[in-house]
Amino acid sequence: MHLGLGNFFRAHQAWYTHHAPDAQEWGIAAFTGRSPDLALAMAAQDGLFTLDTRGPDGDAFEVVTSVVEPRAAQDHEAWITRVADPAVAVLTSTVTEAGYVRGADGRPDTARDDVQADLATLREEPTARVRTAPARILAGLMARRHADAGPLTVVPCDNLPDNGAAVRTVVHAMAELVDPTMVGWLEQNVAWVTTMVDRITPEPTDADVDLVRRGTGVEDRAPVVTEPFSEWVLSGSMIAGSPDWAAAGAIVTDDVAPFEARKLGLLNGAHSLLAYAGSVRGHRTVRDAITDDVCRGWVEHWWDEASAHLTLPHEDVAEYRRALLDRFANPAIRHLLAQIAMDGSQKLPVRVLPTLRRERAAGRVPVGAARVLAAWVRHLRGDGAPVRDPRGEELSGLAGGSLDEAVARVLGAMDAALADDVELRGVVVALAREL
Ligand SMILES: NC(=O)c1ccc[n+]([C@@H]2O[C@H](COP(=O)([O-])OP(=O)(O)OC[C@H]3O[C@@H](n4cnc5c(N)ncnc54)[C@H](O)[C@@H]3O)[C@@H](O)[C@H]2O)c1
Ligand SMILES: O=P(O)(O)OC[C@@H](O)[C@@H](O)[C@H](O)[C@H](O)CO
Repeated sequence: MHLGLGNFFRAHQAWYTHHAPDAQEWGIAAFTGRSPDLALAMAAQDGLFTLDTRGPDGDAFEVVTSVVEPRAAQDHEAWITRVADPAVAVLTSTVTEAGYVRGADGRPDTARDDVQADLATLREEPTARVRTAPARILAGLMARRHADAGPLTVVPCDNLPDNGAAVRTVVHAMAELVDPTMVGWLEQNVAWVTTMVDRITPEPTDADVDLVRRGTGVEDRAPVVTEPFSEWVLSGSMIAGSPDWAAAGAIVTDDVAPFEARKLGLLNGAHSLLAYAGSVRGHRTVRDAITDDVCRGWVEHWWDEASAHLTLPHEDVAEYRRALLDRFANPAIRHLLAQIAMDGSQKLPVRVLPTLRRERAAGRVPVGAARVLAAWVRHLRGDGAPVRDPRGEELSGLAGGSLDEAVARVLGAMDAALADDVELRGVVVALAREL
């Protein structure tokens, strides 16, 4: 099963499943996170879709057949029926970083109306419709316990550090608040696998739909465009079995952390830098921004700081950086900075702040990391890409007034220690002015 039917899942987990040698034994029931649109479009074509793998030299089309049941979030009855089905062995998820509705402590953010509503619903009627991702996972697992359907593995695939443990924490905490007897069952029956996922997959455009039609002669209402590069690193045990993803190219390891730190810092950190600083400079796509020498210099500067804290061998990191420059500059991939700029309050703490804190602990002022924060403050003040963030209203309010006050308030909202760091604040203000 999958929660968060969208573009990335189709270019990644569905694609690995399609290419697994035992693919014929598996099929994915994939549910959207919110809007039903993609499920409806895919249902009209039996779950099939075209994956357009687009390199600098052209497009390679393939029909991916692993999604056998595309479903809308609104079809909650089908959701709990499926999670409670003993034939289901794995649940993958891609609901965005914000979709897990975690507070600063990693537990459900009970200040949110949607979280409060879901908790009340699950206490009163566990099969009634809930909307947040952790509540949906918990509702499914409660039904699975009721059906005595046996163990299951949850495999989160969002850009979150230690995503298996992160999703376990939020779901277990929700269970404690709803029905504490669930916690023991979860411990016995559910495994949480941690993953690093990597494949740049932008939102497809009407031009992409046309190109697929011309390239294949097929009228596909829901194609996906992705890049040739793909990586999936997983750690943990698949207690109820899984497709043979390793034979399709996934890497199974004891420790995802070094891969995750490399990817979140170098790829996603640079993406966020370009999304804010590049869009302030008038760029619209990752390619536009990375081919601007000024932005490229900022990216290299950030990479030097982030690389100093990575534990993978130096040559691996250098090779990943070289490849990233090509991936970002791929002329065939139109990745909008506005898409990447979304939800900065959820992304910067995992992409940029770990490096920033380590650099400060080492007594240095990391200008590359400070520039990301400076550009983000400018973005919150209305420059560059539009603000779309669960904390957008609050943060845009804090980012008003003089730049000095704005920087102090926004940094304070992320971490009080950052706002107390007068030297860092001064650098962020100067960089925000310079942008
Ligand atoms: N696109 C990429 O290049 C890429 C690469 C690696 C990882 N990812 C991860 O996958 C996630 C999804 O990316 P995508 O490109 O598939 O996006 P998408 O918009 O195509 O699909 C997102 C899915 O998540 C659901 N969703 C969005 N916000 C939600 C919320 N608040 N609560 C519940 N469900 C929600 C949507 O309904 C949809 O089903 C990213 O946020 C990221 O964590 C994406
Ligand atoms: O998908 P998001 O919104 O978490 O982040 C936007 C991009 O940084 C991200 O999707 C990358 O393209 C991806 O992580 C590459 O593997």
